[in-house]
Amino acid sequence: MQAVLVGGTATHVRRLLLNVRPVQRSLVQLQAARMASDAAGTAEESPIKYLGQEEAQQIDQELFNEYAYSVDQLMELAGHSCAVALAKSYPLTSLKKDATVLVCCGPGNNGGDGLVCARHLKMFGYNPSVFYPKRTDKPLYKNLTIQCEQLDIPFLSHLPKPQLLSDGFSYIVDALFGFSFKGEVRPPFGDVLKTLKEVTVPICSIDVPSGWDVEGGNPDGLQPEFLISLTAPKKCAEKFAGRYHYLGGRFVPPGIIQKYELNLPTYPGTEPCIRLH
Ligand SMILES: NC(=O)C1=CN([C@@H]2O[C@H](COP(=O)(O)OP(=O)(O)OC[C@H]3O[C@@H](n4cnc5c(N)ncnc54)[C@H](O)[C@@H]3O)[C@@H](O)[C@H]2O)[C@H](O)CC1
Ligand SMILES: [K+]
Repeated sequence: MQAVLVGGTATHVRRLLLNVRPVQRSLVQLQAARMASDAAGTAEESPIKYLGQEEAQQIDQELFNEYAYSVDQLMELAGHSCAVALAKSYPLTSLKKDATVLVCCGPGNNGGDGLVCARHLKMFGYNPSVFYPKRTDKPLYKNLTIQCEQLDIPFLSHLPKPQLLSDGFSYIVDALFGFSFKGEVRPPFGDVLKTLKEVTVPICSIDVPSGWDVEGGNPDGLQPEFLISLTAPKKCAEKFAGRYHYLGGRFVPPGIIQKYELNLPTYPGTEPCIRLH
C-alpha cells in the first residue's frame, strides 16, 4: 500500500480506496492529502486537540468497552510513559546521588498511574517513595501496591512539611487527580495540595495538574514544572506554563484518533512519549 501511494497517481489512490475497510480508507485518504500538500510545499500539521472533561471520559470508556482494553493494560502503558518522560526530563546524572523522588497518589486511576510510574522509576535506578493516603480495596490497586512494596519502595504514613520535602526529594510526582476531578477539593487532599504548593522542588503532574479544573485550570493552584498528558491533552493544559509538556499513553487506536479528530503527533520510533513543548 505504501509503495502505491508513494509513487501513485490520484487514480491509483481511488482504486486502492475501493479495496480497504472504512478506517483504513480514511487513513489512506489522510495520507494522500498529506502527500498532496507536501508535494505542493504547503504541508501543515493540524493542531493537536485539547479535550474537554466529558470527551476524555468518553474516550476512556470507548477504549474499555468497544476496543476491549483492560484498565490494567492502559494504566501500565500510561504509567510507563510517565516514568520514561520523567527520566528524559530529569536524568539520573542531573540529580543528587540518591535520586529520591516522591510519588503522591490519589484514590482513582490517576493514582494507579502514579503507582505504576513509581515502579518503573525504581527499575530505571531512581529512588522513589510513595504517599498514598486514600487507598481502594480493588485488586488492581492492591496488586500495584504490593509490587511497589516488593521492590522496597517505602510508603509514607504522612506527608512531611514543605521544607522537609524540598530537602529530601529531587522532584515530586503529582498523581492525585486526573480527568475525573470535579468541584472543590475534599479532605484530606486540600492539605496535601496546600503542602505541595509550598515546596521548592519541581512538581511533575500526570495528566492534569491536581486541583485544576480539567477544562479551566486553576491560576491559584499548583504550578507544575512538568506535565505529561495521556491520550491527548485536556483543555486545562492550554494554561500550563511549565518547562516540559509531554504526551504519553501511546495506545490510542486510529479509529479513536479519527473519530475524535485528535490530530496526535507522530511518536518517534518506538518511544512511549513525545515532547510537545
Ligand atoms: N484513557 C486514558 O488516557 C487513561 C488514563 N488513565 C488515567 O486515569 C485518570 C482518570 O481516572 P479516574 O479514575 O476516572 O479519575 P481520577 O483519578 O481523576 O479521580 C477520581 C477520584 O478522585 C475523586 N475526586 C474527584 N473529585 C474530587 C474532589 N473535588 N476532591 C476530592 N476527591 C475527588 C473521586 O471520588 C475518585 O476517587 C486519567 O486522568 C489518567 O491519569 C488510566 O490509567 C488509563 C487510561
Ligand atoms: K495529576
